[in-house]
Amino acid sequence: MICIGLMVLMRHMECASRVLFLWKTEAEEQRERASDMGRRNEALVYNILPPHVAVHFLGSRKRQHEELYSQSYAEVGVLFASMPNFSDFYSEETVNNQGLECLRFLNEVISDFDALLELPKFQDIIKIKTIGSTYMAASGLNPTRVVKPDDPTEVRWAHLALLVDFALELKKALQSINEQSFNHFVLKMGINHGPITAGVIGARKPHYDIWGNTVNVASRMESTGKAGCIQVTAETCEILQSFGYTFEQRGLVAVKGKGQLMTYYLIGKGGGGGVFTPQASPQPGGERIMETVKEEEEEEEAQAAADSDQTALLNNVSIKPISGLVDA
Ligand SMILES: Nc1ncnc2c1ncn2[C@@H]1O[C@H](COP(=O)(O)OP(=O)(O)OP(=O)(O)O)[C@@H](O)[C@H]1O
Repeated sequence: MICIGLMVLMRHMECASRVLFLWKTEAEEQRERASDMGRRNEALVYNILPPHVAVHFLGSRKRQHEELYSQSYAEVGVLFASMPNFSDFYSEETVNNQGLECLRFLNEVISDFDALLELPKFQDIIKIKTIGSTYMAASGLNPTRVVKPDDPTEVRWAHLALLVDFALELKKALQSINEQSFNHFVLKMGINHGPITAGVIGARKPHYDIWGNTVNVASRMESTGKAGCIQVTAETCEILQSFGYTFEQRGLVAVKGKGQLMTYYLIGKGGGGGVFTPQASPQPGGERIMETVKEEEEEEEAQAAADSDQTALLNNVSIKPISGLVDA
């Protein structure tokens, strides 16, 4: 009788320890899943927000959703880069899969632009967003950067020169995509510098953005610019000259809310610097960057490009699929 009782007790204990083991394993798996989810969420936050802003949001778990994050900066560079002939060829027709092929191409371009930001030399450039086919980026958005008013221009505005280098790399990247896909897209870019306010808008879908007159004028430098050129204000031109960039004067441009602004087109780097008119004083030895196409030639080219792009895009096999979009 005692033996039977002991056997029942042992059996019961064995069952209990098995159940306990299963519970423990399940709890362990749940903990693993939760920390994996946490890591993914963290990676996502780092992807959508600049690192220092991500740190701010992930730092305090008790942070209120409604709490506004904002930060003012005195010296920032802002770049707008658009593909003016992109909207010309975008259409939703059967031949281009209701516009999907155009989006594939745009995705390829923007992804290649994003990839440039991975380069260590561009780590201080932050992508703000894309607006249609326009790429918006900024430099100098680093709250830990300490700048003294008497620091030389070369120190204070090194990030602005870097933004110009980045703009030139965007041009090269687009050119390389053009060569692979038999397209002829060109970038129209505008750069400005000055104070801005940065902030994160939205709680569930947070978006980091920058605002201020500096941003408005940068956008105007792009919208009033010329395809293939980088247009800057006189003040930005002056700073960039000390980094060896050369410019040609464009003339007075009517900028909404600002009146007539004297603007300049970037020509290149090296060769002694200075503002000059290329026709009057050709650049000796300096790398020539600006495309000096005449307005009419440019329009014709853009039209021809738009026509051939339709065909080229449809024949293009090197384009990466748009994740999510294709699956949707
Ligand atoms: N954070 C931003 N993101 C994208 N574009 C911006 C941003 N801030 C300003 N801009 C753009 O800068 C341009 C100039 O802005 P501004 O406030 O001078 O004129 P606006 O009256 O708002 O613009 P519009 O005349 O184009 O309607 C606008 O086209 C605006 O879209």
